[in-house]
Amino acid sequence: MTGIQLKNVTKRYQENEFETIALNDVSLTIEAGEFVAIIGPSGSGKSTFLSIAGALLQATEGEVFINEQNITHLNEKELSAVRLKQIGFILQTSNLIPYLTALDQLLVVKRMNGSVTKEDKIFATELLNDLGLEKKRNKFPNECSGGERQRIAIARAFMNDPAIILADEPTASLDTNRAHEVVKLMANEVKARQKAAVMVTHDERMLDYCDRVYRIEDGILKEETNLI
Ligand SMILES: Nc1ncnc2c1ncn2[C@@H]1O[C@H](COP(=O)(O)OP(=O)(O)OP(=O)(O)O)[C@@H](O)[C@H]1O
Repeated sequence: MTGIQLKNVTKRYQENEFETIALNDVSLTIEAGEFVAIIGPSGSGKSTFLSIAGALLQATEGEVFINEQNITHLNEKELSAVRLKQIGFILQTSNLIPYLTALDQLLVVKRMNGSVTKEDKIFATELLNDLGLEKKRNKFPNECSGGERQRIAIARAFMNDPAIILADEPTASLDTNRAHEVVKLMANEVKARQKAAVMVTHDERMLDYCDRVYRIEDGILKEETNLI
């Protein structure tokens, strides 16, 4: 199986005598090329889900597999390598570096891993082109619109050719037209490059672009069957 698999994952937070069950026996498999949405009210467990899927947080119970590698019991150094190589994160705001051009925002990911080759530059340019950013290649974030900045962030998430793409409310800072444009391009890229992708969203208008939709409530994940 290429992609991500959560098997009976439970996450408990303990604060003094209080216990919160943020995820309650969650099982989910997302294969390469699938784009899945997770919706749910505030405090339902969405961030906890993304943190565990993104190797940022460990489950209390259950197991997580990325491309068949069981990451459940890895140490911090190994988890950090998984994050760098296997996971592309897209956040609510683009979090671009103000003094880097669009192209360099992508290449910095490679610099963190070693050196930048000619092939890396070609790949970064191809990603920017795919996301409709040919004219923005040498522009700085303050010379781009909010939608363009978010598209640069999406291209950056694909730069390391990760197995998994995790997006946390990627349209939160965008108006409707830009939100549609951004999620559509993201969905195209997920399909074209065969990534397993999860998008947490409050924005039900974006669900049409997803293959499956799950609702999470009080840490319990269920597939929505009547939305699409
Ligand atoms: N570090 C923590 N310590 C204790 N409880 C926590 C911690 N992080 C989250 N929780 C609790 O776990 C539950 C799920 O939180 P989580 O942040 O995953 O929800 P969410 O769906 O992402 O919410 P939102 O949409 O508001 O961001 C909530 O009850 C929250 O208060």
